[in-house]
Amino acid sequence: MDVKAAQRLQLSAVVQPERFGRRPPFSTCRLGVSREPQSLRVFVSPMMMRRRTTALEVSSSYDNISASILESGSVHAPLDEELILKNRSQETQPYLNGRCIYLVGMMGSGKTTVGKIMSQVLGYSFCDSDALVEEEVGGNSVVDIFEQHGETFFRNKETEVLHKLSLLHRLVISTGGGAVMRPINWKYMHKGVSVWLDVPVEALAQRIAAVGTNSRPLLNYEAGDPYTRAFMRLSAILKREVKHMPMPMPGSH
Ligand SMILES: Nc1ncnc2c1ncn2[C@@H]1O[C@H](COP(=O)(O)OP(=O)(O)O)[C@@H](O)[C@H]1O
Ligand SMILES: O=C(O)C1=C[C@@H](OP(=O)(O)O)[C@@H](O)[C@H](O)C1
Repeated sequence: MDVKAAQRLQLSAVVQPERFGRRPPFSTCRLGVSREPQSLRVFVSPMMMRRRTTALEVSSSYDNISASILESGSVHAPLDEELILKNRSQETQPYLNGRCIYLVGMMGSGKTTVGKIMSQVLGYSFCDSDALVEEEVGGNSVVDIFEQHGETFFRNKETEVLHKLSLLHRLVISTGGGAVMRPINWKYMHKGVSVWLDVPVEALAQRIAAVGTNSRPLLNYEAGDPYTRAFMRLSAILKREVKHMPMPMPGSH
């Protein structure tokens, strides 16, 4: 089913689970982007293949991306970083069997940026759950939804969207940063592969400060300079959200 259908959330085709084999326990991996080399551990489901853990060295730096590129919103990560991501995506493809990839992580962790690159490599469609929520609520922005209906309403709509997406396949889904806080959302995301973009809060604050906090109602309160404002709020939110992130499967590395 193509992304237009997904975006209309008209579920004309329910994916037959047997087409993709048993649904293994969900697998997740961490992708940290920071100044130090990060090891990216990719866990693939034991149900589909012999258990395989690949420790891959992923080193990258965001120092050498000029602020202007970041602000353009169409960041072209340095060739090495984008190439690494494309290669890792291709390595993951045989294990996916068409299942969706859910990118989870804090605001600014790169879910949209990474998601678009991954979807191209995998021949998947890209979906942004925030955009689908906005569509569900008549095109109102996330900021307007928070202002007019409140956070709980937004979270309920987000859960509805994730439920509908869980019936589709061949999608890379950029989730909203807060999606991890609801167990029911994990029930839906478990039907695919969740990928945690685990980025240091300092980097998150730098990125958010570069693009501004106008589109992120939960960051838009603190007084002070954009970096401090973003850092303070992100640090508070991180404490709340990190508790909901899954630990790697025991024995999987
Ligand atoms: N790996 C990266 N290195 C540096 N900047 C990045 C990286 N990934 C994303 N960004 C920048 O960070 C900001 C947030 O990225 P985005 O993909 O929108 O994050 P999310 O969807 O998780 O909120 C954007 O300005 C983007 O250009
Ligand atoms: O962390 C959160 O609670 C939120 C993150 C946002 O998505 P991004 O992570 O794409 O900014 C958006 O869903 C909303 O502002 C709430």
